[in-house]
Order: sequence, then C-alpha cells, then structure tokens
Amino acid sequence: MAGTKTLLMLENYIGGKFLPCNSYIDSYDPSTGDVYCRVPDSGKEEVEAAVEAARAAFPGWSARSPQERSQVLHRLADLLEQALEELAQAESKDQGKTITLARTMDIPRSVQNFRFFASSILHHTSECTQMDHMGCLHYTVRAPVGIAGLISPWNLPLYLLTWKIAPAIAAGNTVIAKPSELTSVTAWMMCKLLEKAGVPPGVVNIVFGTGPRVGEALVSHPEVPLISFTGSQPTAERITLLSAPHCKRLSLELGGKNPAIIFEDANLEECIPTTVRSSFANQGEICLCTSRIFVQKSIYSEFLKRFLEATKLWKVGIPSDPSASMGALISKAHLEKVRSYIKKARAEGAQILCGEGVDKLSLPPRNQGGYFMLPTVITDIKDESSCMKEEIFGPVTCVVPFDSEEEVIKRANSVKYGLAATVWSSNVGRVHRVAKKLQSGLVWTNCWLIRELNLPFGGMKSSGVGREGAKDSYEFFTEVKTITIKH
Ligand SMILES: NC(=O)C1=CN([C@@H]2O[C@H](COP(=O)(O)OP(=O)(O)OC[C@H]3O[C@@H](n4cnc5c(N)ncnc54)[C@H](O)[C@@H]3O)[C@@H](O)[C@H]2O)C=CC1
Ligand SMILES: N/C(=C\C=C\C(=O)O)C(=O)O
Repeated sequence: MAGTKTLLMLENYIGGKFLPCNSYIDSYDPSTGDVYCRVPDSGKEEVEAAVEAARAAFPGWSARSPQERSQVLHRLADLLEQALEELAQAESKDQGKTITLARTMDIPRSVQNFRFFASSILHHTSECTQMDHMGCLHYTVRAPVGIAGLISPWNLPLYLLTWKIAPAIAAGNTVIAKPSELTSVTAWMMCKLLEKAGVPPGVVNIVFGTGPRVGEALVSHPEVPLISFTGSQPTAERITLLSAPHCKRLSLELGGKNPAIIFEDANLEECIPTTVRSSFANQGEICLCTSRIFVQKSIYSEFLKRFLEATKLWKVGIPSDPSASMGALISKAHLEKVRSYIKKARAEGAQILCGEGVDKLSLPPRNQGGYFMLPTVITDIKDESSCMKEEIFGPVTCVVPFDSEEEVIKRANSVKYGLAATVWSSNVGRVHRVAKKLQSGLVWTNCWLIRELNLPFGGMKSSGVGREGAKDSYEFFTEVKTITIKH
C-alpha cells in the first residue's frame, strides 16, 4: 500500500455530504504505474446509507415538474462546462486517455448528456385510445420508478456515468451510482458541483469501490428496483443472477466484436483514417471500436498497405501530450490481457504486421512503468481464432479478405456479440441491404461513431439487453400505468 501523504483522497457522496470510508483502494496513474489516488472501498454499510438518503429524497424530487428538474440539469451542465479543462485533465490522468480526447469527447459529451436529457424530458407524451362501443377511454401515465442503481465502467468514465444519471434524475428518480474503482476521480469532482446546481441532497448519491463489494451490495439491495449497467458480459451475468430474486429491471450495455466491412467501391480516402480511428480511439477501449476488418479481395492489398501506413502515424504518447493519438491502457492487468491475445495469434500462425512485438515504443523515462502499447494490426488469421471471436478491448485489430456480400455478412455475424458494425461502400442499395442483414444494434455506414442521442443505442445477442436514448431511457427509468375511464 502506498503512503497517503500526497495522494488524492476521494470520499463517498451520500445525502449531499462527502463522507470518508473505513477502508480505501489504491488507484493508479496508467501513464506511470504509480499510485496517485485512494478510492473508498465501500460495501453494504455505505449502500444502506445511500439507500436511506435516496429514499428520503424521492418524494420531493419526483414531485417536481419536468421543467423544474430540467432547470437543475441545465445548471449542472453549465457548471460541468465551466470546469471542462479541469475535468479533462483529471479524466486523462485517471484513465490514461489523451488530453485531446478528454477535452473534445469525454467532457463535452458529459455536458451534452445533461443538456440533452434536460431538453428531452420536456417532450414526452403518453398514449390514449378510445373504446366507444364500451364507453371507455384508456390512457397511460408514467412515473419514476424509485431508486436507480447505476454501474459504469472505466473506459469513458464521466461520459457513461452521466449518460445514466441524467435520464434517471430527469425522469424523477433518485440514484445511487457506482463508477469503476479504476476511474473514480471525475465522478467525485462532479459531486462538488451538485449542490450549486440545485440538486437536492440524496437525489444523486455516489458510492465508490469494487464490483464484488459495493457493486453487489447495490445490485442485491431490495429497495433498488432497477439497475443500469455498462461493462463486461461476465459481470452482466452476475448482475442478472443477483437481481433475479427481486425481479429487477435491467439495462445492460455490454461488449462488442465489431466488424468493419469494406467493399471494393469504398471511398478509401475517408474509410482508412476513419477505420484507424474506429480501431484505436481511446486505446481501442470503447465497446464500439472496430476489431475485425473485412476487406473485399480486389482491394485487399491496397487497403492493407494504406491502412498500415496510417496506423504507423497514430502516435502513442503520454496522455498530457496534445499531439498524441493514443495514451496508456487502463491497468497492468488489462495490458497483459491485451498482449496475451497477440501472443495467441502469433502462436496460431497469424502475422503481426505492426505494433506489439514488432515496432519499438519510445517513452520518456518517467513513463517506462506505464501501461502503453502500440496500435497493432494482425492478418492471416482464421475467423475461429480467439482474436477474431473475443472482445479484446485494446488497440488491436485484425484485417482479413472476403469475396462476396453474402459471405461477409455470414462471417460478420458469426460471433456472440452484436453491438456496432461499419459498412463502407458507395453503392446505396448495398449499404441498405447489408446494414439490414447485420446482427448489430448499431450500423454506421461510411462513417463511425456519429451519435444521435434521440435514437436507440444498444446491442443484440451478448452485447446487451435494452436500449438507451431519449425515448428508451425515459421508458426504462419510468413505470407505465394504463388507466381505463368508463364514461
Ligand atoms: N462497455 C464495455 O463494453 C466495457 C467492456 N469491458 C470489458 O470487460 C473487461 C473487463 O473489464 P472490467 O473493468 O473488469 O469490467 P467490469 O464489467 O467488471 O466492470 C464494469 C463495472 O462493473 C462493476 N462490477 C464488477 N463486478 C461487479 C459485480 N459483481 N457486481 C456489480 N458490479 C460489478 C465494476 O466495478 C465497474 O464499475 C474488459 O477487458 C473489456 O473487455 C470493460 C469495460 C467496459
Ligand atoms: N457504452 C460505451 C460507449 C458508448 C458510447 C456512446 O454512447 O456514445 C462503451 O464504450 O462502453
């Protein structure tokens, strides 16, 4: 355990108060491998306190009008925006991502999440049907469910946490959120803004700590009727199991093994830089990242040559370097896991064309213990290989050739995941046809990660259960009732 003198010490935020914890976990700076922060190691006791606070806050918060709640969300968005630079610096240090990505994507999107749901909550309508022959009118009303349990991962820390908190409180719920123990700092910083934004005590409670301790205490608590989770599939299975005795409502956003399908008529000028980005953005640690690139045979050699050239320009640097395209991976354990996939691929006879084990990484002496690796491109690999089947969640992508449309759809669909696919072609008919046949909750054609927050976001098959977005999140975070009036 590290000495505590110079370390950043986080506290839980419960009932509008910062509260210390009995025990703490070390949190590492991924760019150096040094402990720099200590995170509360909360458990059942803290969840109990948070439930009490959330329960007490619920009647007042849920009774406010959507307009009143919307104003609070707008104020919070403004305060986050004012603190953008400070939050971006903190996110980059805590997660290992580049400062540029934190400044241009993570924190702006966190701000947008509050603004978006502050607006969308004002525009929902309910349903009404007539049954004149029975002299009846039927209509629906929606009400917040109660205390929402929100569990978020380490890859897009504030971005994904706010994507859950914003719709939950906009709809009138109170929440208990548990960020990843690996990246808790920006959630704690946001807590400092809640009172000023006008969020009443107990509406947003944040308990820090590990999944098995505080995560499970939250999921198992009988007074938390709904859980929204983003993370890995094995954890989702555990959450499902623990929620089953209480019949909880679950939203599960899980992993992907996302294909990019590149047809011979693709615009390679646009396709290549976008596919480099979709493979390696945020060190490949986004569930939407491309990890299987299928290229039509007639352009395979040209694509591979140009893709490799572009990948080699994707600069790995320390997170604070504004010219870096990629920073450090989240943890030593994760770096080792990602490297193990490359080892396996090599042992199976695949070719590693660039990156890990091929090129040399150059880092300042202070960062030699950081969790860095180069973007890695694998080829000559079989569809059955674990690199082509399992989520690696790192800067590794496989490039393989295909012949026909029918063949590539079958191969793209041949994994257990179904989250996000990209299709590159200038043939509009083909683009529609292929998009429709892919088993994927999201299909981007001739682009990647252009988000329309109104529309459903989520995966098929093992990539998840449920959807998030304006209407979908509203429906998840509210209980619907059908009322019949006989007149
Ligand atoms: N969005 C995604 O698709 C993500 C996928 N992953 C995948 O998962 C792999 C493992 O990463 P992890 O950090 O271990 O993901 P994870 O699924 O274990 O962690 C996500 C969140 O769940 C919590 N958690 C863990 N165990 C829990 C439990 N038993 N009950 C309640 N909450 C629990 C964690 O503390 C964290 O807040 C990655 O290598 C990657 O492949 C990881 C993060 C995000
Ligand atoms: N859920 C994830 C990304 C979501 C992105 C978005 O909503 O735009 C993930 O990487 O886990």
